[in-house]
Amino acid sequence: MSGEMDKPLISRCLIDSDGSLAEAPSGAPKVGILGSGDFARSLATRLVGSGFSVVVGSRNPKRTAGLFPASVQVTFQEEAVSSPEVIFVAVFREHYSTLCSLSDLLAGKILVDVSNPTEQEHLRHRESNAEFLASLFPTCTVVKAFNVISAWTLQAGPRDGNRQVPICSDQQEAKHVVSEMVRAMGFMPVDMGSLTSAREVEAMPLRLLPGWKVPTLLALGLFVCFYAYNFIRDVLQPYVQEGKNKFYKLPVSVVNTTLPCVAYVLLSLVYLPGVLAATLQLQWGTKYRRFPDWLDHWLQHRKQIGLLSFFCAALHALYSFCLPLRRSHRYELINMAVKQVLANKSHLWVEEEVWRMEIYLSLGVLALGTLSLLAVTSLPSIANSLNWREFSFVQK
Ligand SMILES: NC(=O)C1=CN([C@@H]2O[C@H](COP(=O)(O)OP(=O)(O)OC[C@H]3O[C@@H](n4cnc5c(N)ncnc54)[C@H](OP(=O)(O)O)[C@@H]3O)[C@@H](O)[C@H]2O)C=CC1
Ligand SMILES: [Fe+3]
Repeated sequence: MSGEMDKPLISRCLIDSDGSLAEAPSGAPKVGILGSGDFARSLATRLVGSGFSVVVGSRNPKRTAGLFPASVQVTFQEEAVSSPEVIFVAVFREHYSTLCSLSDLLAGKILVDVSNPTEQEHLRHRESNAEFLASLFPTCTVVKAFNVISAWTLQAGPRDGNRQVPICSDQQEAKHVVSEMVRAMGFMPVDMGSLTSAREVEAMPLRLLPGWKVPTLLALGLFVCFYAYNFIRDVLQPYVQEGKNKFYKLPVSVVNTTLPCVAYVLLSLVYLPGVLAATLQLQWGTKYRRFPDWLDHWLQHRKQIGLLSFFCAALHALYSFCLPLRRSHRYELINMAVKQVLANKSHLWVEEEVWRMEIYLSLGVLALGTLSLLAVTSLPSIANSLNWREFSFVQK
């Protein structure tokens, strides 16, 4: 596993002494790319770095040739597609039809569709981009791949979270060829089945922060409810009953009372589904039965709910640290001091305040210590994942 992660973006033997990409070895498999945009450039660079010979087909090769590594051949579309067996189509869907003049030259070849629709396009077209491409080129085999990988990731190289490349096609052999290329480039192919899955694969990059929507709405809902309750209890009730104006409490005090309530409820919602699941299993007498959908979803969202709970608790700690900075707090202290002087007491000591600050400080120091310890112990693995050879001494 680590071998693949360690794979440098550009292998040493392909770099010239001046740092540019050298000519690919003569026996290197040839790959074609249609289009000369951002994605085509990153893809070409990575393919050359992985030992492939690359030919790019452009409508205007003279204008675009300078943007590619010297070892990449940039030529007209007709010439570029004539010899390679695998051709990447790095062109937007609306321009697919302009490639139809190449259909005779492309017959029998593998076309890799890397395109991503926008949200509107995805909703507008019932048919995926890859299926549309396949309908335009019935004599070719279309493989959907690489759409989840950004041009930037292609250049920077794969990292843990974004190494997977979902692949789908109706032809097993073509899928195998592209999967091998994906591996050679340091990524990990994931078989998504036939080309009908392309719509699902194309929807993947559209999902922003999957799994966070419901937990975030839940946390917001809880916050609003608890805030309303605390507002009525701490501000509205004293105003109505005693005529006291405590509206200054709204931005800090009421928020700070609300945050731990939300954190506690969210934390309990992390553990509750586990208890419910266990109860169901005991009741059924088996663990080989699917949970109801609502419980399944709840179980899957525990991590996000837990992190939001931690976020609220951390905010509460921060707000609590800031409480003594408020002007209202200073007035309270002065009032208290004056009362003490008037009552002829010489010693000003607010037990609760003293304890509160002592505990917060001690918790703060503990948290800081734990964080530094975590940072020191995880430094080798961070250095490893970033491929910083200079940090290797830390591992000894
Ligand atoms: N950029 C990214 O990070 C990612 C992009 N993709 C996909 O890759 C594809 C290309 O994206 P990207 O490189 O960013 O886009 P660009 O706009 O940078 O490039 C598109 C290229 O299409 C070519 N092209 C061919 N025919 C036409 C035509 N009729 N009109 C206009 N252009 C044409 C052009 O090359 P020429 O002028 O040389 O013919 C142009 O450079 C898209 O389908 C996109 O969804 C997928 C994942 C990530
Ligand atoms: Fe507290």
